[in-house]
Amino acid sequence: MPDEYPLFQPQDHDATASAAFRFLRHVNAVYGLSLANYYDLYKWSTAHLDLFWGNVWDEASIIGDKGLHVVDNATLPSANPAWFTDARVNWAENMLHCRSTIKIALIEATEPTPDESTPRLRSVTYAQLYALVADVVSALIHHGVKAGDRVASYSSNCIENVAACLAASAIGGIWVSAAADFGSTGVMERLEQVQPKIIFSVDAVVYNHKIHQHLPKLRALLAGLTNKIPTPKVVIMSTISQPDTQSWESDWIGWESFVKEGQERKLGRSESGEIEWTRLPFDAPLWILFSSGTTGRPKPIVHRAGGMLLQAKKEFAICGDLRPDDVFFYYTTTGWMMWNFLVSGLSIGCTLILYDGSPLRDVGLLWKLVDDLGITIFGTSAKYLDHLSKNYRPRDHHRLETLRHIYSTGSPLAPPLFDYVYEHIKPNVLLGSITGGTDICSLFAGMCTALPVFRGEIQCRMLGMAVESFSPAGSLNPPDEAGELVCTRPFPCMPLGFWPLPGFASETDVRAAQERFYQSYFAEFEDHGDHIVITRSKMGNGGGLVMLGRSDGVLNPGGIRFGSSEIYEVLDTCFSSPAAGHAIVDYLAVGQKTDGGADERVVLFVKLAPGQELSSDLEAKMKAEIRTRRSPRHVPAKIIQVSDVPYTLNGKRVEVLVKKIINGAPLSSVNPATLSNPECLTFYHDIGEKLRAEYP
Ligand SMILES: CC(=O)CC(=O)O
Repeated sequence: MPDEYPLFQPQDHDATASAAFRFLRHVNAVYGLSLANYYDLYKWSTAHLDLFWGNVWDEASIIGDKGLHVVDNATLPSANPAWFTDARVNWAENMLHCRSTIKIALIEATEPTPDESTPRLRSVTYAQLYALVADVVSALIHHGVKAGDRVASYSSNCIENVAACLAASAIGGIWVSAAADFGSTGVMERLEQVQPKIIFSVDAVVYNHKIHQHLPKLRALLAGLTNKIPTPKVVIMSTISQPDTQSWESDWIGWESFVKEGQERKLGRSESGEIEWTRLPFDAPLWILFSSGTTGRPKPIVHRAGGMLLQAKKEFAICGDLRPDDVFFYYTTTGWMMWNFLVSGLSIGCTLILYDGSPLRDVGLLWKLVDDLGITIFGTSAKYLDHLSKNYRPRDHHRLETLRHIYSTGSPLAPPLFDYVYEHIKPNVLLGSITGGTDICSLFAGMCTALPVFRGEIQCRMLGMAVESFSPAGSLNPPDEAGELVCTRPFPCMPLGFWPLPGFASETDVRAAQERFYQSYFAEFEDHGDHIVITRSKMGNGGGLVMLGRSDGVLNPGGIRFGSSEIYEVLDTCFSSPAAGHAIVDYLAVGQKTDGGADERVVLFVKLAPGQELSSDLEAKMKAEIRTRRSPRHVPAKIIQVSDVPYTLNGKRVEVLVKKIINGAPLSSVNPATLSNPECLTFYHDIGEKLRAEYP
């Protein structure tokens, strides 16, 4: 269990001056209450959904028409109700409310090419971004894009991509993004489902200090879409070098010309040049994100504009206390929801850092950016921090004076990494381990400037998110007991459904999407698929949250259920640290069915440092540490050396898929386009046959 003493706590003054406490005082004043701490506010927020979300709208200064309705507070827990039914809002209008000619909105930093020694930087002020978006709005309209049309991107994390997203939303278009590092087959599986009218693509990217030409991938994508969907318009963005238009198809158009077309036509703007925002209902679709779908076609999850806006404002302005003078960085590609999360930071008026390239080829690069650009909020993944912890101590090389918060997500942040951050990055920083998912494109639990940080724990459940731990039988668990993450009350950014929505395709296709959606989220209780513990409430936090892994990856030998992270944590502490000689580089634990499926045994796969062999001595040491630090039940029945551990394109370890494969699922059930290293699965398939032969 996590330690009792906080690794970080806000000074008394900071806690009560925090945005969460300001909101609490507002609620007390308006409703004559005496809520005293975060937990009181949290309970109120999940009990009075209508009052809470209505006040978030007001306090976060949402631009738009709120109307009178918020939600029917008595709605059954399992429902996905309508919110703000008479509101009218435009997401992009709220992102571009700052019009400063001085304040920098975006700084793009690209990993150095072989000819460069430092990242290449470009920036735009809020006023310049507004002007660019206005031109792109006009160009989109000129090319026939209208509200409800899908606008796709196959791009790097560049300024143009943000502008295209904002412009699409300004006219009610629906943004669909795939990262440039995705293979064309995976992108085709996404885009054929949503049929975009236009695709923005880069022509090259830099990764690992090399320039990678992107047009061959774009061509393969377009060839794959031919005859499946109406041909989309293609706009090429050249961010690395001058465009080589000679090599383009004749109907492709360059970004510069596209913007110029918009500038000349001035469509979708008033006489004075203001963008004529298309304010739509709260539930109007904003973007479509895809589940990683390792075994089938990725699921196109549709998010509502109003919900995304309100949720981001709550997370940033109230819980995270982000301010306009923050310089906000998140290491993400454009294909991960953390890109959408980052871009929503414009609603606060922050400066956003868009980094594109490898985060680790030069381990100091991102930390140098913190000093050079004055980054205050540094977001990354647990996987990055894990790699970094084995190679680098940022505090020894960089001042990091501006840094206020570090966020981590993607997989559980193991307790030793909390120690690493506080010892080797910065002692007085708010380490916000955050969790949510693509299906809500936001957070269930995460950061709060009014609360302390406890080792191994996510600080709190976010306001308005009625997150509980449930037993497999469906009853509420007491604190400190592991169970399923269930959100028992609705919230305004629950997904609208899977694409196609009603009105966008035949009734049969819409019904099929609705059925797939229902089966994915509502058939049982609203179980999010995460195995968690909510700890006892400490210092008014209402309990921190510990992520134990995916629920379908939960290990269950002899009826004792535990998350794979309990084994990983021992490996991290004892075998992956510099002191342990970095013996273990990566790992993956799954359950193999035994006794005809009645029981299971734990199989642990380990990737060792180059040139190392799994000796019986190392195996015995691992088992001994796991037994001592956990329990005899946790000790793997088998430890097997592997050359690679499979990951999704967004860097998530795919335990569930490996579990299925070693239990007999055929390799043909895997969708290789969703993985970054599908080739390694053959090994798991072959070893699975041997394991099953031992235990038929
Ligand atoms: C916030 C998140 O939960 C992000 C992710 O892990 O995909």
